[in-house]
Amino acid sequence: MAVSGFEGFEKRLELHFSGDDRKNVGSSFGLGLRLLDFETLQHVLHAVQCTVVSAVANHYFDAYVLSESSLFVYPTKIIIKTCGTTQLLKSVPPLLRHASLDLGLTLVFCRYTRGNFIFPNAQPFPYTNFQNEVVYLEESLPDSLCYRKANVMPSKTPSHAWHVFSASTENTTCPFGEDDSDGGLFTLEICMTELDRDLARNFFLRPGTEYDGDSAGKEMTALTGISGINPRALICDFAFDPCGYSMNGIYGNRHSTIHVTPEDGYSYASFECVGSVYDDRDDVVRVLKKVVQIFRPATMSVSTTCASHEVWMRVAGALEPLGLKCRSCSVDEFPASGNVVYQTFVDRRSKKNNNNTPVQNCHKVVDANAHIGLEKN
Ligand SMILES: C[S@+](CC[C@H](N)C(=O)[O-])C[C@H]1O[C@@H](n2cnc3c(N)ncnc32)[C@H](O)[C@@H]1O
Repeated sequence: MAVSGFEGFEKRLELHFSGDDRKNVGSSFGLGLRLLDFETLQHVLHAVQCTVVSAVANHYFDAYVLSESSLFVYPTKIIIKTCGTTQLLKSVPPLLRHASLDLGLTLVFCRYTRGNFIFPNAQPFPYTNFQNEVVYLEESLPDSLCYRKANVMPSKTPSHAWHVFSASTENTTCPFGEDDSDGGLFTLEICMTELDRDLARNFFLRPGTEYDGDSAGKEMTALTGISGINPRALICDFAFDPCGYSMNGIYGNRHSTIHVTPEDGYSYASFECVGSVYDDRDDVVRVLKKVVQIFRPATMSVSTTCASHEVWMRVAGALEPLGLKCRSCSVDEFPASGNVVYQTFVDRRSKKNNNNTPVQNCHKVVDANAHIGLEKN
């Protein structure tokens, strides 16, 4: 742990694979990457410097709560999200090697995202500088991922910016496309800072109680209302000692995940979920409302990755009636990712945010100078 405090902001890596072996990945019974044994995953996580603390699975995928956030393993997709001073990108070479040698799978798409670290100086190389992270990633990826782009999406809140790197092969279709077989999926990645102090206390263990991460996690899930975000989801949760909380929710072929660093001075929570553009339009609104009620952050950033534009508009529509005003919104397109829309919201009631700064309405703000890497070939 950093001397200054725990770094809540996660690094997130998403890798998609394809393969000819129908036995492994093609059929509805195919397990693909889920066939990687637990020892292999532990070996990969060892390189990242984290461990598995809890796990759950359904017909579609496996979800692991880690000592530093989460890992999701789908038949052709892996998502790893890690916080603190972990070395997330060190997972890339062993994952590519095991996917290829053990399962005959090849990488077709890679996406790496993160927010702004609260303690950037505590990060090890290459996470001290996004440009270095991009170079490190580019060197780890096969040449077949020839469409590559990196951008730091700006916000009017200087402590929040969204770092995105995406790479794909020539023939990869957008996994977030409207015509994709999963039904127009989108991903919401939410980062919240300066949580309401009283609400953050819910993520501390009660003094004097015997500590058990699983049962304390369950208690926090119920007490805070997290269990009500999607009551149909199977939840795997864990409470840390003396504070901190992580959960993965699994529902059909969709995951959700929450991580909380409740310590005053650097409090942080993240929420991520997958939805479909064909869901009830109000689903996103209901989910966002619950997330805001659970944490009441002073600042909230929402990154929406989706082929179409309607979801991010619903985000603003959901948050503004809750007292969060949209300060900035930037839009960019990435290879095989579709549109990434990055919006930041601030709580009107927070003294810090109540400084009469003119509010910028959500519209397209693309900072051309922010591009630090461009498509090649
Ligand atoms: C792993 S959790 C959630 C991480 C997530 N990225 C976040 O900050 O929202 C981090 C919280 O658990 C606490 N914690 C306690 N013991 C920990 C441990 N062994 N490893 C990681 N975090 C621990 C940290 O101080 C912090 O409050």
